[in-house]
Amino acid sequence: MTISVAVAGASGRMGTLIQQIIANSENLKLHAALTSTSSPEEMLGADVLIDVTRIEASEKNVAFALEHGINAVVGTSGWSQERLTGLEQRIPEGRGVIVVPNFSVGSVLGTHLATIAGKFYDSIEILEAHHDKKVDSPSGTAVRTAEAISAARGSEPVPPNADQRSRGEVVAGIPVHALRLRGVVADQQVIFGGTGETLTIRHETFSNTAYTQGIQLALEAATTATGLTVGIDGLLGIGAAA
Ligand SMILES: NC(=O)C1=CN([C@@H]2O[C@H](COP(=O)(O)OP(=O)(O)OC[C@H]3O[C@@H](n4cnc5c(N)ncnc54)[C@H](OP(=O)(O)O)[C@@H]3O)[C@@H](O)[C@H]2O)C=CC1
Ligand SMILES: O=C(O)C1=N[C@H](C(=O)O)C[C@H](O)C1
Repeated sequence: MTISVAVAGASGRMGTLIQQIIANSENLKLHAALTSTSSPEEMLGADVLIDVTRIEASEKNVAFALEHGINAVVGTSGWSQERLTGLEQRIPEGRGVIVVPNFSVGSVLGTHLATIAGKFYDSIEILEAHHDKKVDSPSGTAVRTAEAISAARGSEPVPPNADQRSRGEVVAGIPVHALRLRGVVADQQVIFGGTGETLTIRHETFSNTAYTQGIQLALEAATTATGLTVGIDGLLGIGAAA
């Protein structure tokens, strides 16, 4: 079966990569390439929408797709837990959306390992670095990682004293520090402090091609997805942390 895909954010870094993946795939074909000046109607008739835009546009694109019977894959960052909860309630019966904070296999594994380690430490911080063209901070991956660590622990670590400056943005009790630098693609370190030791779980992305496998998996799964799925953990066979 050939899956026809509408790409929103087609003129961007991720949109360009996704069109290359579609062109190289035997079971994917491009239905429409949408940019900020496109009408959402261009996605009509697609089997799946994949959205890699900005959060405001992403919310509108996903709503339009669902209204018109199109399942969606979302790579855009900024889908907070509050937005995800709202989205889940709006997905019609029989339709599905897969929101993927990070398509890279190594990043998914890094976050999974961090949820295991988080139960053994009360002192946890995240340091993420991205290219200087990234418009959002902290990264969607860092937010998801902090939320997943606290959920797996069953409690949020005690955040730093609010009187201190330069301690990052606290997400689910975990300070997140963001760097935006030329020369970097994406890099995340989750640092755990214990008695006389630290543990660092680090994932480095050197090329956007790291997202290829996850994008393919998500597009193939989206045609039959129902309800809300967050992340590609299940598609990779990674279960909930023990
Ligand atoms: N999940 C993951 O693994 C990854 C997620 N991302 C996320 O994907 C998103 C895109 O990243 P990237 O490709 O680097 O960004 P770019 O800035 O390179 O591209 C953004 C794209 O979105 C479009 N766009 C911007 N504003 C709007 C709007 N208001 N309405 C419709 N379209 C709009 C742009 O169109 P135009 O050219 O017309 O302005 C462009 O096509 C970001 O949120 C980023 O964090 C990035 C990498 C990996
Ligand atoms: O904008 C990016 O580049 C990335 N965005 C995503 C995020 O915000 O986590 C995924 C990855 O880190 C690259």
